[in-house]
Amino acid sequence: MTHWAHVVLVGYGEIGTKSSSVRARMEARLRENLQAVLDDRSLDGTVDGEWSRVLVRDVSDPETVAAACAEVPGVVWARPALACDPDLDDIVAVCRELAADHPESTTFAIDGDRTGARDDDEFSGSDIEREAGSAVIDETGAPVDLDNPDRTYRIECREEEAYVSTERFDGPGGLPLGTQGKAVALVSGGIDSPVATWELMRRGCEIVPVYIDLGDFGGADHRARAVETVRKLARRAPNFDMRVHVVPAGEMVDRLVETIDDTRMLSLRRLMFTIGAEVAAEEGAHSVVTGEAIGQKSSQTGANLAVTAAAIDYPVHRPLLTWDKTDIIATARDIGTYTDSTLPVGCERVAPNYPETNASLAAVERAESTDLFDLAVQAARNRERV
Ligand SMILES: Nc1ncnc2c1ncn2[C@@H]1O[C@H](COP(=O)(O)OP(=O)(O)OP(=O)(O)O)[C@@H](O)[C@H]1O
Repeated sequence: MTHWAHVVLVGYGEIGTKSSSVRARMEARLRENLQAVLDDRSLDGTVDGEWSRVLVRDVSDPETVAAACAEVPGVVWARPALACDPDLDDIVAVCRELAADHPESTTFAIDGDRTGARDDDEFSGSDIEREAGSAVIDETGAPVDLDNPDRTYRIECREEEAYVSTERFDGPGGLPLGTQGKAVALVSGGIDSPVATWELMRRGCEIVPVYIDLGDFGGADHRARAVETVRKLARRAPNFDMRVHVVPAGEMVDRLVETIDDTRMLSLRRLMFTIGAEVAAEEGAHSVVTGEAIGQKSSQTGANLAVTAAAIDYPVHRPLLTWDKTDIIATARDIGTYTDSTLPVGCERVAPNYPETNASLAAVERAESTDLFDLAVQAARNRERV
C-alpha cells in the first residue's frame, strides 16, 4: 500500500535569482505571508520550507489552498499535489490514483524530473516518464500528446520525497509583500487606483492606502467604494495593516474651487500629492502611487503629469502609465476590485468647464495660494483610519 499525503507545492520566480541570503529572507517572508492568508481564511495547511520550494502540508482542501496561495505576491504557481516516497513504484501507484479521474477522451503527457544525488543504477527522470506513462495508459486508455496535452502529470522526484500533480494555479509573480518598503497609494475607488495599488503590492511593497474625502464634491458612497476595493486587496495580505487613511479635505477643495479656474484639476492633483507626501513622511513610506495613465484624462497629458509630480519631493509612481484601459479593466476583474469600482456614486464635479491640457508649471503655481497647501497638510494630519 502506497502512502501519500495531500500537499500544495508553491513555485516562485524572481526570488530564485537572488543571492542566498536575500533569497532566504524573501522565502521566509513568503512563507509567513502564505500562512497568514491560509489562517485568515480558516484553511487547514502548514507552510513548510524546502530549498527552492515552498510546500504546504496538512491540507484538507488542496484546490482551495492552492487557489489561495496563487493570490499571494511572489507566487508564480501553486499546485495541489500528492506527496509520496521517492520510489518509482510509489510514484507510479500515485499516478494511477490520479488517473482515476482522468477526463474521458482527453490527451495527456508526463513531465517528470528527478533531482538530488543518486547512484548510477537508480531510476532517472525518463524512467519515471516511461513507467508513469504506461500506468496512465493502462488505467485510462488515453492518448499521449506531448505538444498540447489536455492534462499533464507533473512529477518531481527529490531526494526526500516525490510530488505528483495534475493541476496548476497561476499566481501573480513579483516579490513577497513586505520586502520592498512602504508606499502611500492614493486610492479613489475608481477602476485604476486599486489596480495601481495592487501592482506595488505585487512587487513587494507594503501599502499605506489613502482616500481623500473631497467634502461636498465626494460623498459617503464614494468613500465606501474606496474602502471596499482596499478590503478586497487586503485579503491577499492579512498580516499587514491596510486600513484606509481617510483624509478630510472638504475645506481644501472648497477653497480650490473658489480660487482657481482653468488649472484647477492640476492644482487638485498637486494638493493630493501634497497630502500623500505628508502621510508618507509620517508613515515612513518611500513614494506616492497613483492610477494615472498617460493621456487618459486632461490632467494626465504628458505635460500635466510633469507639472503635478513637481509638487512634491517624493517620487510619484504611476505603474499604469502605459497600460491601455482594456488591460486595466481585465486586471481589475482578475483581482476582484472591478465590481466595487464601478458602483455608481453621485458626486459633484470639481472640474472647470475648460480644463487645461498643457499647463506650464509657472502658470499653475501662479494661480495657487500657499494657504491651499497648508490646508492640504492640515487635512493629512487630521486623517482617520477605517
Ligand atoms: N478622492 C481621492 N482619494 C485618493 N486618491 C485619489 C482621489 N481621487 C483621485 N485620486 C488619485 O488620483 C488618480 C487620478 O485621479 P482620477 O480623477 O483620474 O481618478 P478616478 O478616475 O476617480 O479613479 P481611478 O484613477 O482610480 O480610476 C487616481 O488614480 C488616484 O490615484
